[in-house]
Amino acid sequence: MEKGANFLFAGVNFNKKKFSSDFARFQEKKESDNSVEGFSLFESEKTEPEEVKVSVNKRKRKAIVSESVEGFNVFKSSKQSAPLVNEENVKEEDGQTKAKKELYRQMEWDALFRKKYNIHVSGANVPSPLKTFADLSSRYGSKSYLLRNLAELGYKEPTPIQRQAIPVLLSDRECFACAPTGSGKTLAFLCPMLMKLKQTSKAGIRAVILCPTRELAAQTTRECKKLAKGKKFRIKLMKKELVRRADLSKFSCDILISTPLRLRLAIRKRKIDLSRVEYLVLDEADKLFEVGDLLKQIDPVVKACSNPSIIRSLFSATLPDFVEELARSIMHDAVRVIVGRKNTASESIKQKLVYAGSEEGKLLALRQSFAESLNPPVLIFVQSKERAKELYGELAFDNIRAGVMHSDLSQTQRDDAVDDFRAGKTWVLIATDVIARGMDFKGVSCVINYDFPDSASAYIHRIGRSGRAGRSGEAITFYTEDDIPFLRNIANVMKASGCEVPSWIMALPKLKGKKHRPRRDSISTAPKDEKVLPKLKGKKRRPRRDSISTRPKDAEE
Ligand SMILES: Nc1ncnc2c1ncn2[C@@H]1O[C@H](COP(=O)(O)OP(=O)(O)OP(=O)(O)O)[C@@H](O)[C@H]1O
Repeated sequence: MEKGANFLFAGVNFNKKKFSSDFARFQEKKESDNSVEGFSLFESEKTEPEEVKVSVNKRKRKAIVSESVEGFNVFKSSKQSAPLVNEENVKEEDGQTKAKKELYRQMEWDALFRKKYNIHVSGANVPSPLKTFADLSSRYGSKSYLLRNLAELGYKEPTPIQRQAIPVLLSDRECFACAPTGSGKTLAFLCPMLMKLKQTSKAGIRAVILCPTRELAAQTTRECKKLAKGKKFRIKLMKKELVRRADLSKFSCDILISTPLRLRLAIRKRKIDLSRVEYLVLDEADKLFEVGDLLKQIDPVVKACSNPSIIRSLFSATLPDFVEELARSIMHDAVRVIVGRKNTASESIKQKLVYAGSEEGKLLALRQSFAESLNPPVLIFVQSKERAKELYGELAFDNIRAGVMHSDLSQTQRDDAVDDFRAGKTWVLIATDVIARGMDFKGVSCVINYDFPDSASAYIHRIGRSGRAGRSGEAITFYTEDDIPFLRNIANVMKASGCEVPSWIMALPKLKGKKHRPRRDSISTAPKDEKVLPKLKGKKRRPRRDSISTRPKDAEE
């Protein structure tokens, strides 16, 4: 499909010569949109006349047109175009008006459809959302293998992010997408990538997907292979062994999935050639753009992908403003797609805050909740690998089938921990934030933030390991006296997704931009002065404990 103004009229028999004045109006609009160094795209939510191809049931259309869509941003730009559909002009200019009317109806139809699915778009000429997966073949000529694989995977209809991001990418537009955790973003970038690559080729490395962790890169590779089943695409995960190869300058594959660190090493030491990459996806983009190691690692990768016609896309469930700014500096004519409200948690997760007072209180609260209602699989997040080891050691006393996952483990141990949890061999997985993003453990019924998350976005991603693909989930967050000043950030997220939050928390002073990683006492129920643990045989351990209360001592309602 063509880009720019031509794309606007794809699928419509529109005489550009005859209606040159109208055509010019659309062109002028588009040029002025792009004139402010690419920034205007994102400043206000705008939608321009869009692709017209779908024939909508007339009666339905009438109903739709007469329905008022209050506050829906698309109509702001519809107002700007109002002279085009002025009733009197419509009567006078018949042929010309027909095409305009069709265009306008399509815009309204798209707007209502987006409203229904809570999709918000910005950018010029945003393509119509997908109604069904069948649109992939009727509108974009997808091969039958893809529809077959989607059906085999049990995907009956596209999720909201898939409805909008797939047509954007299939129209050769760069894309900037934010949708809740577990809402199918992976398919939203894999599907158009496979369709665009069409078939395998030895023309270098054709597409790159960057993920912040090895586990996520491996999971994305598996998903990609499932979706490509029946086609001979060469889909490669950048493993350690591959990076060790002496010379990668001649290495080629259709899709390469990697962490930024491994790909940077391959560029620097093994001369891997990314100059022919046609598609670059930055998954969990805000994590990749986080100032620090990852940002340093993606910079040389983005630069090495020097193909001028490259299509880049950014996906995440959280999109802080600084990431939008950074993205604007690298993307051209991008479309921004937001599903729901930016930076909110999935609404299918029941969220709860539990006051545990002290570190010791947390262990008690955890044991109590396990005793009362352990509904595996449960994922427990802690602040550091040291604490993951400590908590794992504690739960070993409790006859609970637990596993542990942190960055001190070997790759095989990390893989085993994830596989055992997925297979139900372990019921509880204690982990650091290394698996907080992107990991798709389908059945996780509950996430416990044993240690308070260091930011609102960390919270959103952690709890997003439950409640995926429309399932319900539960998230419990323990907090101690030390965490109280940071409660409000999390409470805001909870409130935005419809959970109840005590008013005293909402009245706490606002804290901005600070990461919360306090020094915490070690996780142990052993008395503090006990240096060497005596060997105990058959003795029950019942230490004196502070009482468990769900409210801080000085909290006011
Ligand atoms: N159209 C669909 N219909 C039903 N299930 C789907 C569909 N698309 C994806 N899924 C399933 O939804 C789950 C979540 O998808 P995915 O991992 O892509 O979410 P995500 O939005 O990337 O989440 P996160 O932000 O946590 O990375 C997966 O198990 C996937 O198989």
